[in-house]
Amino acid sequence: ASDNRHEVSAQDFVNLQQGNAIQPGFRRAHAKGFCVSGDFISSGTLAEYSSAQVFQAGQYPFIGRFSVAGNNPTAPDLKAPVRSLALTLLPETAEQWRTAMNTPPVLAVGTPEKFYQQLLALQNNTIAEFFAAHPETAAFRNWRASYQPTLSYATEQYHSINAFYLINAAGKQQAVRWAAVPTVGAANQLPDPEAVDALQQELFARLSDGPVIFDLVFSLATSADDENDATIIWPDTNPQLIAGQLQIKQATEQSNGQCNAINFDPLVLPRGILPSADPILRARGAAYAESHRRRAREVLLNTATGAHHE
Ligand code: HEM
Repeated sequence: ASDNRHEVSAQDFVNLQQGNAIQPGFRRAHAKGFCVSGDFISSGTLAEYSSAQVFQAGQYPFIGRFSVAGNNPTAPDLKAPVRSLALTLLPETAEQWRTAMNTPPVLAVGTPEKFYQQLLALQNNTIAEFFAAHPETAAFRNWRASYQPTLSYATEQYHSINAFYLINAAGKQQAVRWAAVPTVGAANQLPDPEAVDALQQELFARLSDGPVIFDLVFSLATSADDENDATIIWPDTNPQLIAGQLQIKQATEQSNGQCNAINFDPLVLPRGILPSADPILRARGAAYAESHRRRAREVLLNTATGAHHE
């Protein structure tokens, strides 16, 4: 299943992502990270678009995780091309909402088969040829050319990339994407720029001075946008609504943090939010489950080296 003519399975993805040096007990992607928690202060602005409890004005707890892309749980924070923020809002309820967001606002390609080919090209050092052969990668390449990584997790933007629908009480649907947008300017300095955990140290130090705050900003699709194609950036002129503020208050090493056992499956959605038909989103649901199944099993069998689940 490693070419464009066949469907790529979740097992194919996770086999490729984990590579040959399996890290028992760890995520097969975004292995390096740590847990955070805090409260989402919902403004109520999205209540007319969605019946989800999190969009009714109020304060709702979340468990989250900052991470860097890749399968290496000890990778140097500053070397990773992608940084991430995953959240589970209302974790104790049936209304929970999970989202896993990355720094790029778009994907290079729009199907699981091509995404698999892209991962292969990265591993084989043929990514330049891959990009040249796939014109739909243009928006991603433009973003990458202008992106300047900051010195803090607190000063990055994290994007849903894939689109979803908000469903209101009358059953009306609105296609959206969302992003966690920083509320503070570019970071100044790292406690220890040489440290493998440089960004983690910076965030832990920052939290000792008070919460780290992001606006949760929703971009509404217009009839000109295709919600099933994550290779295209939606115009800035689309309506942008601030659903509320994510206030991150605590951080914990992932080995003893609540986030570690969570599968931040982007298809775990409350009433009032539905997935789009973007095929990448479906592939993500399956692959995250497969990775979670493998690491949970390793923990159960006690073959994990560094990760612990309750
Ligand atoms: C077909 C495309 C993709 C595949 C196959 C894939 C695969 C995976 C896998 C296997 C995991 C580990 C799950 C676990 O063990 O808990 C993971 C984690 C993650 N992925 Fe993806 N991914 C894809 C696309 C994306 C996209 C588009 C985004 C961003 C919008 C994203 C963001 C993340 C994040 C943030 C995590 C870490 C979540 C955490 O902290 O636990 N992924 N991905």
